[in-house]
Amino acid sequence: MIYTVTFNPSLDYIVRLDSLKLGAVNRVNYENVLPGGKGINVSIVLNNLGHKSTALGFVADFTGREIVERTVGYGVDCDFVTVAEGMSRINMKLKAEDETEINGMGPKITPDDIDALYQKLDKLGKGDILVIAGSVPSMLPGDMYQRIMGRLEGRGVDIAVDAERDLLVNVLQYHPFVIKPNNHELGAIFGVELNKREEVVPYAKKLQEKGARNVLVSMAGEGAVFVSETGEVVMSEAPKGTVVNSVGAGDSMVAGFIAGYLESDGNYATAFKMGVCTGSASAFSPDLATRPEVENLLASL
Ligand SMILES: Nc1ncnc2c1ncn2[C@@H]1O[C@H](COP(=O)(O)OP(=O)(O)OP(=O)(O)O)[C@@H](O)[C@H]1O
Ligand SMILES: O=P(O)(O)OC[C@@]1(O)O[C@H](CO)[C@@H](O)[C@@H]1O
Repeated sequence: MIYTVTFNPSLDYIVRLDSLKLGAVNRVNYENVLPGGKGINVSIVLNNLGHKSTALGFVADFTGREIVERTVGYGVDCDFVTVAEGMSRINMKLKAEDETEINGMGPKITPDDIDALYQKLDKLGKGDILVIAGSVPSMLPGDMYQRIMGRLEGRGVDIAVDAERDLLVNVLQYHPFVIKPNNHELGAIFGVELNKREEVVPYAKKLQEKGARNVLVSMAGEGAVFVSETGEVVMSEAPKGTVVNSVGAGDSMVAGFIAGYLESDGNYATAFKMGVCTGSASAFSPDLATRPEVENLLASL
């Protein structure tokens, strides 16, 4: 069974404006509301690709109820912990001359809420895949992901992690099955700027030396790089197309990688290609990627 954890789910309010002016009233010419948060996006895309998963994490208040209702509407099983204080966040995605994101704070998560999540995770075992993705609310300890992985250590759960900086670096000692930083996040860990696929390879390998099994580095329109636990280095340019909404492209790539891995009986090259095409299919669509959209790109790459 596949599980995803989103500590801080969101309603993504996606708007388009001809031009964004600070300090003025701005009016939008397009708007859309999608359930969001990285783990939820992974669950939705997995479902679109034909793989069931259960979405876990924390929700609160009316926005939390709406997130769950919309996520269930995409066919995903939800088993969130409902927390008492605060509300699930609304994340603004403003598309004007540039793309600007304003991500909210999220509700208060107490130690009892964390215990409730642990009880759900304690049921996982050999053969299960767990995706832990996104930020954790600032009032929580910065080692949350590390604590989860420490708790699951030795149980045979394959864990995928998509997070930034310390949240990511601190879990490497637990040998995550796959991690997916983007090139900017990877560069930030080592204090360098990485713009070309070839430049990424040595730094991806450094994360392997620190413990990661497989490292998938997404590079938006530049494609992606993959370094496998069996020593393969694979690079791909991004499929060609018109970008409509790149929010969730990275999460889609994680979902595509897992789907490709399961469907090919563990062939990493296939998993990587499926990851790249699923990321791009989401970027080329107003919503997240569907199976036919991914298959179209697979045929073209
Ligand atoms: N402009 C683009 N053109 C083609 N493919 C794209 C584009 N942007 C993203 N993709 C595809 O999606 C993958 C993931 O994108 P990206 O590197 O932007 O992830 P990310 O930074 O984690 O994004 P997010 O946090 O919004 O989910 C890329 O490797 C590529 O395959
Ligand atoms: O604030 P975080 O948790 O880092 O990112 C949250 C978020 O930007 O990530 C998803 C896209 O990857 C969106 O659905 C969501 O709004």
